[in-house]
Amino acid sequence: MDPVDIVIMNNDTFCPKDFPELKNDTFLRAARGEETPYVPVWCMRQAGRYLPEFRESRAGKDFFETCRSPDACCELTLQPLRRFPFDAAIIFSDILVVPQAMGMDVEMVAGKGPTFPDPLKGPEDLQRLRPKVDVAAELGYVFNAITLTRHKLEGKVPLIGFSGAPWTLMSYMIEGGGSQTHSKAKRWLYAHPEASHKLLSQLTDVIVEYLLGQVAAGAQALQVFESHTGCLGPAEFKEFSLPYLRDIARRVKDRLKESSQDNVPMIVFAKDGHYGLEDLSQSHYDVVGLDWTIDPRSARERTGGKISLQGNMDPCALYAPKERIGEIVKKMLEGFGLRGYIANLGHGVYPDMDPEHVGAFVEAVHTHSQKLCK
Ligand SMILES: Cc1c2[nH]c(c1CCC(=O)O)Cc1[nH]c(c(CCC(=O)O)c1C)Cc1[nH]c(c(CCC(=O)O)c1C)Cc1[nH]c(c(C)c1CCC(=O)O)C2
Repeated sequence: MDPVDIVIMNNDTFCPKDFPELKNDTFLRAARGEETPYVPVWCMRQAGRYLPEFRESRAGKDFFETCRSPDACCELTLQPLRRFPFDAAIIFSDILVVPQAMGMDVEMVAGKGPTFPDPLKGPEDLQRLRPKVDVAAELGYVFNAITLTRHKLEGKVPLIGFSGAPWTLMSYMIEGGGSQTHSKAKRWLYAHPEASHKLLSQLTDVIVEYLLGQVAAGAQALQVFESHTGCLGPAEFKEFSLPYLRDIARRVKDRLKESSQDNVPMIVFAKDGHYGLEDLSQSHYDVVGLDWTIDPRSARERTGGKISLQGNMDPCALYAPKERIGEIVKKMLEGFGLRGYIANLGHGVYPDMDPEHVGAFVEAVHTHSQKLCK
């Protein structure tokens, strides 16, 4: 038996079987390019500090401690769904749990964001990483959170699992936190290309196991976040990001097939990677997530109408009056068309946004698309 199963089977709440029947499959249908009665919608960072109940639950608690508590992750995942009729839930966690599983320390510093006290400085530091990661042992807490949340969702909407992509995680591991230029991490690409590929491959191996573990635990779709695409040029993207993104999707899909598990839709979100849109649309993902710098019509043209698209309202449009949000949404729906489309923001909700405006966004997507679908 797989170690994941053993961890999970010891506790009924964490048994990834007998999940409640799914009542709203609009998001999954759109991801597969099937017809839907309306356009499904969810928001990146829908569980976040813009919600007073989120701030209350998180108050005084360490961020990664919270990530390690399945009960807390489940509660935070469900909070936005109690307020708004989102068509999908995304498990509360963070992309930086993967570097932690590989042996690195990461802290969430208030006012500063994620911080690695001892980032990778040069290729010799790769020795500090665990050569073989026992994903079930290191990240079983995420799998437990997913299983628990799948039960507690009561089949209301599908649950999305996620991971950071190799380049984005590599850049955090080297920069040690957020960065304007990413020059420490980019230095590796130009000065240490071999070591860069070694690290990217190591990350890819862990990410594949991690995503498969999430599906085994109950995730019904997967999103891969390549949040730091924007600091790469097209050539570096083709060498250091795209091959690993493709490898992840191909390996996850092959392994699900081999083990006769259900295929799950996979979404790739390469923020600011407009130059790579054609390539991304042919990289084994079912859905390409878009930031707001891409025009919906041109995104459809450039992806040949073959895959589903997700996005891409500027999160800052949520600062507009509600009626204006409705107009922006209507334009966005007309631009993308209604088939093979999942409405979302072009990046996460910011902490100072008004929950009522998030509600207005969700309602506008549902109302306008319902009218247009008739
Ligand atoms: C780059 C990245 C990270 N984390 C993530 C990304 C990729 C997406 C993106 O491009 O934003 C992914 C992520 N982080 C979080 C989720 C949960 C699910 C959801 O979207 O609702 C997801 C999908 C929770 C979180 N992760 C974090 C928060 C806010 C901090 C808190 O809850 O205390 C949440 C809700 C912390 C975090 N974690 C990270 C950052 C940059 C921050 C913000 C730091 C800050 O603003 O102070 C790393």
